[in-house]
Amino acid sequence: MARGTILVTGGAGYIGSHVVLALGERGERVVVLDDLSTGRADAVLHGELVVGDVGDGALVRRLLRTHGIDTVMHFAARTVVPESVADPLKYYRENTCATRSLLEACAAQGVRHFVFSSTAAVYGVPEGGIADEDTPTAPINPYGSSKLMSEWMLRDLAATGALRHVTLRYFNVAGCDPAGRIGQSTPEATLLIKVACEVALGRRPELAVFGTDYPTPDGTGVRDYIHVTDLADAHLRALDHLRAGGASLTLNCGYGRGYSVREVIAAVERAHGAPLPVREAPRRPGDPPMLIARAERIREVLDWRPRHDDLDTIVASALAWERRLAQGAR
Ligand SMILES: NC(=O)c1ccc[n+]([C@@H]2O[C@H](COP(=O)([O-])OP(=O)(O)OC[C@H]3O[C@@H](n4cnc5c(N)ncnc54)[C@H](O)[C@@H]3O)[C@@H](O)[C@H]2O)c1
Ligand SMILES: O=c1ccn([C@@H]2O[C@H](COP(=O)(O)OP(=O)(O)O[C@H]3O[C@H](CO)[C@@H](O)[C@H](O)[C@H]3O)[C@@H](O)[C@H]2O)c(=O)[nH]1
Repeated sequence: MARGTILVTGGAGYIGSHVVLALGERGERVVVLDDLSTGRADAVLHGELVVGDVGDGALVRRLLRTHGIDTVMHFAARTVVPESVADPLKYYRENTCATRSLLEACAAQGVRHFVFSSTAAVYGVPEGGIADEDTPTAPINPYGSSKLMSEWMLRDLAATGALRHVTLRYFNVAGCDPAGRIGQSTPEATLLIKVACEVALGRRPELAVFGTDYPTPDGTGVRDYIHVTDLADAHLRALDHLRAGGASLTLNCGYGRGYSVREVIAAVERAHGAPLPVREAPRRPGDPPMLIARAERIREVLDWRPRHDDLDTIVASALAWERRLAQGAR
């Protein structure tokens, strides 16, 4: 069967740009729709970039029609948990309402396949800090709620037979293209590994450890960090699954192992070769203590085989990219 063109929303952002690169390496036809609010045009190394809002229904319908798009990969979103606590309606507008508008356009134009960037934040505080795909969803911050509502809309639309979807619930994504072509360039980043690398290179004065009294082995927050290149591969496999006529799926994307904030700091110090200036700070609003994937299902169903499952590898690639940024790369 002929491969249709893929619309990648948010393809100029951190994760989206890595997936666009992987699609390009496979010779897929790609159109990126991104408003460049946190993404960068020069991170799009393949396909055509259209600058615009994913919530603009008329624009999306026109793109779907004129490019003959049969698959949408939807990354565009606001992604910062504490910001969602401070400004929840922004998250319901930019994540939930924009996704509703996108889905409406997809249904109207006959898009058949949809790959959705969801999040471990839909689980809230799962028992024991570990979640499989059947763990009840109970988000504890508006970011997680905004994404869960999007999941529900997608599920319900798929139930009408309009399209099939793979919903990928990412745990904590980190690291950069091992070949150093693109990386994480988010301005005013808040993600731990990115911030720690900026501190290592002197771009920030210190690293705040948000919470040292959690019920975790060393008192700091524990997360399951997954390399962005392995995550990009999961997207290609999701696409192949849908093209082969596979059923709609919801899958965790993680390695099934947790690292504390202190363990991440130690890994950055190993890669950097010097201690980081660290300050203990209060808990950050909206943060769960521990979030680790049970991630067997994606291996079984998509035959996903991660190749970068190692915290030191992840951190080394993030630090290498940060050095390039410091030298003026994108
Ligand atoms: N980074 C993580 O650890 C993580 C974990 C779980 C889920 N996710 C999800 O993955 C997706 C990508 O996240 P990221 O880390 O690459 O973030 P990012 O901010 O780097 O990428 C988001 C991209 O979407 C664009 N965008 C935002 N709003 C838009 C709009 N209304 N119209 C068009 N473009 C818009 C931005 O300019 C940016 O390029 C998001 O949906 C996020 O919720 C990320
Ligand atoms: O400067 C910092 C930044 C983070 N942390 C801690 O590090 C851990 C990880 O935080 P962060 O890297 O900000 O990621 P999360 O808040 O876990 O959220 C990310 O991971 C979620 C999936 O688990 C995604 O959905 C979100 O988009 C993404 O922001 C948490 O315990 C934070 O409190 C610090 O101590 N200091």
